[in-house]
Amino acid sequence: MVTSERLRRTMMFVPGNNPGLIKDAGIFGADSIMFDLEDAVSLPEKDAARYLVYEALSRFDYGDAERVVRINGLDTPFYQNDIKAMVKAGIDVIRLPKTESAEMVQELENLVAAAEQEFGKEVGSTNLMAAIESAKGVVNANEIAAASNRMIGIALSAEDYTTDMKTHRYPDGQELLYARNVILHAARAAGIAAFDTVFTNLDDEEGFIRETKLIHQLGFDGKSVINPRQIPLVNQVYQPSQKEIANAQNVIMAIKAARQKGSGVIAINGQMVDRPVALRAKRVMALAQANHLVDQEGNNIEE
Ligand SMILES: CC(C)(COP(=O)(O)OP(=O)(O)OC[C@H]1O[C@@H](n2cnc3c(N)ncnc32)[C@H](O)[C@@H]1OP(=O)(O)O)[C@@H](O)C(=O)NCCC(=O)NCCSC(=O)C[C@@](O)(CC(=O)O)C(=O)O
Ligand SMILES: [Mg+2]
Repeated sequence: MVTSERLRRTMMFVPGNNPGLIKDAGIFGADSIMFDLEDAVSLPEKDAARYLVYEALSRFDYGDAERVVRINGLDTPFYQNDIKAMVKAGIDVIRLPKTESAEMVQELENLVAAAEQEFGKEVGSTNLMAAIESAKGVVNANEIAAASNRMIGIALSAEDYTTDMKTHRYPDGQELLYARNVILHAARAAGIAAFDTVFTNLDDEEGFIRETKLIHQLGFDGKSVINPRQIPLVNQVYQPSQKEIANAQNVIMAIKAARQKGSGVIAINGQMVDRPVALRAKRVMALAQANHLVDQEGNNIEE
């Protein structure tokens, strides 16, 4: 096995009130499927959507995809029922929208733990993540990221964030540069993942690829997407080149050889390989494996 780290290049929003989209959501190859009970669902449909997602989680097999649900915010009358139903259904990750403080994450954690106990689930088995959608959330990103050891990541939500900042989204993304960097640093400092926001113009493929290249360069683990068409585009940007794969294979082979000799110091062509180089090599191999370029052992797969 190349790595045990879960890749989260794409987290696809699936409106929780749409049975057709929910049923087939597993066939498009998203790393994570995010059932939405929040803003994609109108107020009168909240209870029906919760029931629909609960039933889907209990009936359908989404394969290797991680199953995430975006619950309603802590300022709504819906979140407590959302948490109970989703924990009961055995969801993998609960995403809290509009997160502004560590206390909000802790309130979520307490409710999740109570639901796990109530429904006979192992306490601690449900992971959490937080979406940051306001200036206050960005200012408190460090404490949010570190608020619970159930946290797997934090995400930028640019539609709400730009509204809060009294601006809107521009093609060059300058208005998001500060928030993206703050969120990335908070996530990395806490040892969790960082996810970029949605790109809402489905017909602007060029703009989507440009934005994905930018967030890949910055260091994001992946991106929230709203449509299956966006999944292969993200995977393509995150796909390592043949040269990167060959370098990573050399590093991993050198590590193996050094271990067999009982040596802790590794060099390739006279160049020392240190821990960051080894970690980067492992990530390159994980991405190559996800793109079906290498097998589980890290060997090239012939076309
Ligand atoms: C936009 C559109 C209506 C277009 O539909 P269309 O049907 O025209 O698209 P087509 O390309 O023709 O679909 C081809 C085939 O894929 C199927 N298919 C399409 N979409 C699918 C999908 N999502 N899941 C599974 N299946 C899908 C479809 O059924 C068809 O299947 P088939 O007929 O069998 O061929 C549709 O995509 C859609 O509803 N998207 C989700 C929108 C949503 O959730 N918004 C809320 C989250 S953002 C937010 O809240 C802001 C935020 O909070 C975000 C942050 O936090 O970052 C912030 O503040 O920024
Ligand atoms: Mg939002």
